[in-house]
Amino acid sequence: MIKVQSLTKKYGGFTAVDDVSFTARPGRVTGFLGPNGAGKSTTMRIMVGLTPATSGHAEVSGRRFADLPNPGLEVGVLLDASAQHAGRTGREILTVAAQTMGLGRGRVDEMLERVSLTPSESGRRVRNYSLGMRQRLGIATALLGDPEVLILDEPANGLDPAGIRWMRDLLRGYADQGGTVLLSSHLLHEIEVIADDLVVIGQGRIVAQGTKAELLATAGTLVRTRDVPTLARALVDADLEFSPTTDALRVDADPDRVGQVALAAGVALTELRAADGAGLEEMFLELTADTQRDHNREGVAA
Ligand SMILES: Nc1ncnc2c1ncn2[C@@H]1O[C@H](COP(=O)(O)OP(=O)(O)OP(=O)(O)O)[C@@H](O)[C@H]1O
Repeated sequence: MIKVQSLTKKYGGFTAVDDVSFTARPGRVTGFLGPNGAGKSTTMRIMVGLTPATSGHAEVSGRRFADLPNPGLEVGVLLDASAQHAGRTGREILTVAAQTMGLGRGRVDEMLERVSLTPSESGRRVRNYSLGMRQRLGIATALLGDPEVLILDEPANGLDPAGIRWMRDLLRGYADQGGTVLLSSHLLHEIEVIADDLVVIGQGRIVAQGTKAELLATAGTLVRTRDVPTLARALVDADLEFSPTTDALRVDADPDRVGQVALAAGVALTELRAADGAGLEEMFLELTADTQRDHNREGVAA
């Protein structure tokens, strides 16, 4: 398990990470989601001891990363797939990592196979790797010591659709066997399909966290009818907030409540369901609206 408590990182007068607390639990994939520059990488770098925190702390398996005697056996880390030694072959990189962790060579072959790097690919120098191959090698390095915790920064970067599917299945299987996975992304849909829990960050601050189901539930209800004016009036009378989408209404209430209001108003519905996927995107944009770099309230009002 991973525990982050009141983590703050300041660079001079700029606060990159601001009092961030969350827990990533075993058996779950926790998605760390936020727009560019939100503070995801900085938080992860602090977690694995690469950047000192200004205050607060992070624990992996009950200890600070720096206090883990053989970190590779406890936590697999992939922060920057491009940072691997360009002059070494993939196999060499894995072999050195295995030696450092006190593991046998057999484990290297096992991992190369697990991430589908062929013997010819693993014999090539990393400078000639595509980004997707680097990500696979990075994941192989992270999995090498059979750790209980994985910390992966944008692991899907550079993977093609089949690669993303492969990674998703791999991480799902890993979590299903009791592993703890924390993975970051600025891409909502990538996280949406894989994560069980979400931690959403914007400009260094946590803006939402919970299970994906909880966060989706707060995304409201999607309702369709041929008689929008009557339904809209009934929703206003019931004090329910709603907004029109392209061809439906999204209501800030659960489907049960919306159905009751429609029934009482005698409105026939053609569709009634949790807003789910569509709602999560809206929620992500709403949650991070105040923290989006492109967002400018004055600009919109002017
Ligand atoms: N060494 C540093 N010195 C000064 N500012 C920094 C440093 N490292 C990061 N920052 C700033 O901290 C903020 C958070 O950066 P970080 O890389 O953690 O964001 P991120 O959420 O990982 O973004 P992305 O999705 O773009 O990778 C950014 O504004 C960044 O410019």
